[in-house]
Amino acid sequence: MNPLILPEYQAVTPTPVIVALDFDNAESTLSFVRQLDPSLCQVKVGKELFTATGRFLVDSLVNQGFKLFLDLKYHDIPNTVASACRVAADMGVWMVDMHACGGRRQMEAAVEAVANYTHKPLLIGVTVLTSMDEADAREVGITKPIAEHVVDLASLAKSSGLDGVVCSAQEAGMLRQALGKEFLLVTPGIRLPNAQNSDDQRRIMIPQDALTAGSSYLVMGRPVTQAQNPVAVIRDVNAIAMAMNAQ
Ligand SMILES: O=c1ccn([C@@H]2O[C@H](COP(=O)(O)O)[C@@H](O)[C@H]2O)c(=O)[nH]1
Repeated sequence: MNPLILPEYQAVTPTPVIVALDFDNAESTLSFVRQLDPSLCQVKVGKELFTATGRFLVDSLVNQGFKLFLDLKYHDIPNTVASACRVAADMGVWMVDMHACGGRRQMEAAVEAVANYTHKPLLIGVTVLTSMDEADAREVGITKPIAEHVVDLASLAKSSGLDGVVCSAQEAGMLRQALGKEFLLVTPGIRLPNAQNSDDQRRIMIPQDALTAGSSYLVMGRPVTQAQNPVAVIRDVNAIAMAMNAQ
């Protein structure tokens, strides 16, 4: 057993991969998704695709059996976020997120809104976007180092009743120490070891290191959708996760 990987971190089976379906129309998305399978990966619908297609595509993907992360990063007054989370729950999504900096009352309202659903979506708080570096953070008034600010926001999210946070895998080890084994760490900003650049992402990590650090789920967009063989990329990450579990 790898001493860095506690059993609870191994519970994400059969796959820790969430593929970000960042397309601008239904046809391209459905054509891409045809090569996937709900046992291979989860899928994420974000602002671009949702703006283009609305709930039509969400319904289609949920009906195909995919666990769907609705990544609309709600940030609004408590009543509005709670109501949006209720609609997301009605749509059958598996995971939905909101900005943790929307505050305790926003997050608690969301928790209460979905509490009585049999298939309650996982509620996730966004900490600091993985596209931001220290200079970006200073410009928007974050005075602490990003890692400290992320721990503060994640602690607030946990004590408000959320199931986990979006953060960089660079903060995963620290968050595992601070918040324990059960709290979900959903980490975008994943880049493959052979990546030529990190695009607009700033706090990145390769899949193996992200899993070792304690990431629960790896959000992967361009490294999968722009790959020559997307399924092979996902299978490689799944194989790393399986191998770590077997150690
Ligand atoms: O902090 C965050 C929160 C969300 N994202 C989303 O994840 C994917 C990442 O896509 P890549 O192509 O792998 O960079 C994208 O949909 C973002 O909206 C994030 O990157 N960082």
